[in-house]
Amino acid sequence: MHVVVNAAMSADGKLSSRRREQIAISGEADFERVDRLRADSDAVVVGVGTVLADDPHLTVKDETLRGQRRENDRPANPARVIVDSSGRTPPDAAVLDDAATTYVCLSEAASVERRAALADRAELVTAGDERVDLLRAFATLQEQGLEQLMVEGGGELIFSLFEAGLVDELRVFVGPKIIGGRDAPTLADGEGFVADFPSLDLESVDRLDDGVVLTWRVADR
Ligand SMILES: NC(=O)C1=CN([C@@H]2O[C@H](COP(=O)(O)OP(=O)(O)OC[C@H]3O[C@@H](n4cnc5c(N)ncnc54)[C@H](O)[C@@H]3O)[C@@H](O)[C@H]2O)C=CC1
Ligand SMILES: Nc1nc(O)c(N)c(N[C@@H]2O[C@H](COP(=O)(O)O)[C@@H](O)[C@H]2O)n1
Repeated sequence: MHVVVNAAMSADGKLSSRRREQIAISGEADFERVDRLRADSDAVVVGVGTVLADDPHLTVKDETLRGQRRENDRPANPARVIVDSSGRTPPDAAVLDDAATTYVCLSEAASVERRAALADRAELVTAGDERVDLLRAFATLQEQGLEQLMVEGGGELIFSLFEAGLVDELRVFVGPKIIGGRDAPTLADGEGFVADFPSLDLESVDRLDDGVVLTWRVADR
């Protein structure tokens, strides 16, 4: 399995404002880059915080890219994966429509009622007691044939994936905005590291729109 984390952050490292509203940090060229990355992936992964904040669709927007996937005997869109301990994903969320297969990764803490509300719209994967055990959940996704994973956020999930040692590559668009705010989500939130900080090897720096795309490989820990 290969896991790429991709996100757009402001020049001061924020993914969105303190109101957790989605902000256009990147421009058209970056959305096209993200669309190509989605098209190259078997699945696009987000945390439930992102679903609740943005109601994203997580599909490939360019018809030509969807057509190329079909020509290669792949579904038009990659699968979608939501990491959602207690099953808070709203049943009418855009990510649960029939444009692609959606997996919801739950923990044992998800109630029977929440599972029933999601079961006819998504494949349910259970791993972990209170929170989703990401190592186990990703192993199950791999058993389903999902090898190339693209993680789009948010900051809580991205931190946990680094903590679990599951990230192979980090691609960040750094955009020309200051968002500020101590409570605004950053690229990696969660508890934060105090030692054994994951190290990154810089692979490329590319100017795009009025920002820059940084591509890093995660060094072995
Ligand atoms: N600029 C960008 O590229 C992006 C920005 N965003 C922004 O990020 C914000 C949402 O991010 P967050 O609130 O951090 O939520 P998140 O999307 O990272 O989801 C976190 C939630 O996932 C669940 N979860 C279950 N097991 C977990 C585990 N082992 N580790 C971590 N989480 C686990 C928990 O319910 C947790 O609250 C929104 O404001 C959204 O707009 C989100 C994606 C991309
Ligand atoms: N690449 C990028 N640039 C930004 O400026 C953004 N705010 C985001 N956000 C991500 O895009 C998702 C929306 O996906 P759909 O268009 O609904 O398919 C959103 O949830 C964030 O993951 N990305």
